[in-house]
Amino acid sequence: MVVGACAVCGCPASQRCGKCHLTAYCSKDHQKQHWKTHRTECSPYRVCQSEDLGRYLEASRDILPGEIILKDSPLVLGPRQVTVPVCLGCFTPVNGTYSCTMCGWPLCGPDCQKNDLHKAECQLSRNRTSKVQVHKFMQVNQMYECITPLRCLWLKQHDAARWASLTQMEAHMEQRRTTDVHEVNQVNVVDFMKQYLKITTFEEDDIHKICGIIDVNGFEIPGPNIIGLYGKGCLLEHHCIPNTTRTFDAQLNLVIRAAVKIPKGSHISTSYSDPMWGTANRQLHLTTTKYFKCSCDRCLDPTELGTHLSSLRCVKCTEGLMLPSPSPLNPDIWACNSCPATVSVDHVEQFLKQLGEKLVMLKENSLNSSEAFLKATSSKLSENHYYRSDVKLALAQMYGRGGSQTQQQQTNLKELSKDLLERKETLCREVLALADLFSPGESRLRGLLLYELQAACRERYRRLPKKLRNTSHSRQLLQECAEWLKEASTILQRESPLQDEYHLGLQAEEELSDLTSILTRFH
Ligand SMILES: C[S@@+](CC[C@H](N)C(=O)[O-])C[C@H]1O[C@@H](n2cnc3c(N)ncnc32)[C@H](O)[C@@H]1O
Repeated sequence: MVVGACAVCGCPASQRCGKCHLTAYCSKDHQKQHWKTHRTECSPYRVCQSEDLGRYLEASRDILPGEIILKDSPLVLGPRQVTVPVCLGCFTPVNGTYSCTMCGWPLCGPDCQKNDLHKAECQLSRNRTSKVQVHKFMQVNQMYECITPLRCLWLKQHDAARWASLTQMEAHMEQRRTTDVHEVNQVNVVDFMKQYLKITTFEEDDIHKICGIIDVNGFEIPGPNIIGLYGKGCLLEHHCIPNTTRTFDAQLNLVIRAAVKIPKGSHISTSYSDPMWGTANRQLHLTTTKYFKCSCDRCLDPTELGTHLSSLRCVKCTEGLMLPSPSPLNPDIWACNSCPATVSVDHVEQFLKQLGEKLVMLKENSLNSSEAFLKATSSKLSENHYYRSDVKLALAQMYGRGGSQTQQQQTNLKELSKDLLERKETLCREVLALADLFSPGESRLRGLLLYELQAACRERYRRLPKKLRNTSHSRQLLQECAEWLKEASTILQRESPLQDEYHLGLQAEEELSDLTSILTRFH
């Protein structure tokens, strides 16, 4: 059985390093020869297997916070299934002004036509008598659902080692066969390949399996419309409080760092859903796209570790909170923790659905309607409810960011009233406390919030009367800002340059050097 490419000669390999179970070799000789190099890089984890989880990663030694656990280059990169037409070389949205001269798929220019990423669908789309024609731009276009599957299927004939890694991934074929997603794939991927692209080389079952592999294992790369498949990264199991952070570098390599200390023998996890969502939403996402129910401590606790991220205010008494009962994983009813009041699960779902629609309708960048949402929900949802936390995060980022002048309060930080400056700081601190609990370590969310928090505190410092600026208390405040700015700059610059966060990280670095010179003057 081929398990990958030999680390020494690149030939298809059938053996792996017995320690990390990852690096592959074609022979014992090559493994011996490689040990001198491999010894230093042999990973801090091993691949294990269990009935419940399938393959998973376990720490083979204590791993320290911030340590890089793995760096993995993509096996396949492609556009997300649901996407507007994007350039198949660089993934930026296209409008049809340039198309590949060989196959007809829209691209942004001749340079992207030469990009190897585009090779698979380019060659596979040439069975048609005429070139591919895309008409609908600037809206979701189903034609693109076949691209990433085609890039995977291409490996079958062109890269045995990568195909072997890919086809070992979990596809959950049995569970998917009876779902809507299977029907949609039949029409938009299988039939489209056969009827429109005239591709007949692949078995229907292979195509469906690849669609399953993409859904279950693909990492959505934040920012651009890209989905990536990673041979080692796909082995990370899910946890609703992951012990690692996940970023993608400039080459779109997946970088997994320890978020906290991970003792030897512990499982290494990432989050397949958004750690800031409530339990019901996380479960829905995991059961419908990854085909398992999570039963971590957070999911089993109706209070979500005391945060009440999903709790509602009691419909009868003033102080109680309503929680799913008997268990958040299978509730029969929602019950107040302070009086005998109960409401049905249907009622809660309907109520949250309606409120969710209102949340979606909140005008982007609208401070007033976001504050109005918080006010209106304060008697209905717990203080930390995930809907409210979502709006608080948006507000924390909006206050003082300038931009649209249609909103009266949408001013620069320097023009923000004292009350609103305080409000920004409070919102940052509230959401940061939740982010640190559910997404521990140097998460992107922490980076973003630290940047906003230090901005508010530095402005507070700037407004101090001159004589108060040089007290030890204010110097301490500024010192704290410098530490937050440094951390934000480090965290955000770990993101790919395709993302806005990376550029905010660069800005943070510049601001830090200004702040450092102010602090030096103090000394
Ligand atoms: C990305 S794959 C992880 C690797 C996979 N275990 C394998 O053997 O290839 C995701 C699948 O792993 C399993 N899995 C991951 N985390 C899990 C968890 N916390 N509880 C149960 N199953 C989990 C589920 O079957 C899920 O669909």
